Amino acid sequence: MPEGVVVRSLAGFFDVSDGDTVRRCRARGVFRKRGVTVLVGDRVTYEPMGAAEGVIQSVLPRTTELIRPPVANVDQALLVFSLVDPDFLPHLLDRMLVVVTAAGLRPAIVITKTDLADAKQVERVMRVYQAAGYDVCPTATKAGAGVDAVRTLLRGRVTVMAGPSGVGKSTLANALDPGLGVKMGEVSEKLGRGKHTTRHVELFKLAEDTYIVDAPGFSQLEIGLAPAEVRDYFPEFAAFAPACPYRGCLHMEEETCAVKDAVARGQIDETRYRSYAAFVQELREKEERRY
Ligand SMILES: Nc1nc2c(ncn2[C@@H]2O[C@H](COP(=O)(O)OP(=O)(O)OP(=O)(O)O)[C@@H](O)[C@H]2O)c(=O)[nH]1
Ligand SMILES: [Zn+2]
Repeated sequence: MPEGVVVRSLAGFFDVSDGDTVRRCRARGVFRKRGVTVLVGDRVTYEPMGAAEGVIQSVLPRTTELIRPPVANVDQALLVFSLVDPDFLPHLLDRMLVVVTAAGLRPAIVITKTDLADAKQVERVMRVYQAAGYDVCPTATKAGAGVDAVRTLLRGRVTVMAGPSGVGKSTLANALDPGLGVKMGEVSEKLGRGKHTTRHVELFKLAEDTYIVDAPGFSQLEIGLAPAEVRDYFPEFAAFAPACPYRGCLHMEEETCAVKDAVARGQIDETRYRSYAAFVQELREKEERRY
């Protein structure tokens, strides 16, 4: 039976792409009874019907599953941030890094509008995040700089693109594929006006096995972790944590702590550490409210 990828869902129908053609499919009637859901991004088998239609027969196991936007099998999150116009929001970036990594996605950072920023600031931000182990791609999309590097990051992957309003996501999407930003914008506009009760999500094909999905509203994300788990999502702590005298040191109230020492010496970025401490605090408060 042929296999394809669900690229769009609309009112009970699913558009399934097999690479060359897209078929409008229904799900088998029995799915509802068995509680099987079909998400955009799902790999499915389908029974073709005529030239342009079909019936989805089975949903293949998912590698990842996002709830907002509801999309399956996303490999990577492209977190798009500018440093000026709008100003850099490090805590939001740090939050998104934790959330997408916890969801099983590979994070990559795009810094936009480097033509507007001070070169030293660009360098500093890049250094901080590269030291933490992340891919960072600086771009000045309007001048065409960095677009090929982003294209390379995307190749062969399904990528969700997210970032604050106005950072240049549509401009970047248009630079990757003329008109793509416009198409993605139409999706978010419909969402913004609340016309669709079910969230409209769509995979846009950039190249063979390469898809991009827009994630409006992706930024207000809750961290679904226990306080102690957040530690593991700050990779730059790992080099220092073994020297903490307390086993299981949270690098918070502990009096002697190798991670806090590294922050004081400037070996770990202070803003990153402050994000970490704020997340732990937030999760502790959430736990307290629960009891
Ligand atoms: N100087 C400069 N301006 C840019 C660059 N990229 C985008 N812009 C401008 O930034 C503004 C916002 O760009 P968009 O691409 O609409 O931003 P967006 O992230 O899609 O915004 P939302 O749709 O609100 O999420 C526009 O005026 C763009 O022309 C860049 O590389 N350099
Ligand atoms: Zn410690």
